[in-house]
Amino acid sequence: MAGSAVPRIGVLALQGDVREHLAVLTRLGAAAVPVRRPDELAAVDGLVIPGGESSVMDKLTRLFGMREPLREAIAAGLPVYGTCAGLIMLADRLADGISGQQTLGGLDITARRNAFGSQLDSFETDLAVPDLGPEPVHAVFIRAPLVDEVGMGARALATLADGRVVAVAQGALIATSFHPEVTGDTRFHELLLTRVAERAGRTAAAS
Ligand SMILES: NC(=O)CC[C@H](N)C(=O)O
Repeated sequence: MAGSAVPRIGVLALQGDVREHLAVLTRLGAAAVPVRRPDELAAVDGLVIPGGESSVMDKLTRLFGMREPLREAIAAGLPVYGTCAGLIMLADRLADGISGQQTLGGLDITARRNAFGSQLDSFETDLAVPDLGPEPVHAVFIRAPLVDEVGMGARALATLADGRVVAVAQGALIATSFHPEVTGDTRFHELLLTRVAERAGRTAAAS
């Protein structure tokens, strides 16, 4: 955050619902900017990877020379929040990616794309998310992935009534199968800003 009180938060803007995230982050008082290039990534204190189509996002991150900078930023502890396709991009393992599809990794989870099938493409439900307080989160799922397996490094933040995991966290990384940016509930984005503030505090203390 380089001495400034206003965190600069990027939204990976290669593909997907970028504008909605920029709007939520701006509402929360962050300087919200689209990120397409390595120099833009280097200038942010936190990042959102939006929903969209993960196989296309994967191809574009490689085409735009963003794959390695993103992997390095994640490894260096950049706070990142991934929604839907963004969750898939942050997963260390993919259960059923299309041929050649890669992820950035960072979360010790196995993600399964389009896990609800064509019968149940999109649905909404209220979810308990204890980390965000007693009020449930109204979760909108759109051709959503599931977290098939949560490894030792990651932690489930929310599950469906049947126990399937739909939100996870690990260090400075947060990911949800669903789309809080379309409901007006800003608590997951606030959690990202908390991770950013925590990291800024640690950096200041170390210098
Ligand atoms: N809303 C979304 O981000 C859908 C994700 C998409 N089904 C994928 O596999 O990447």
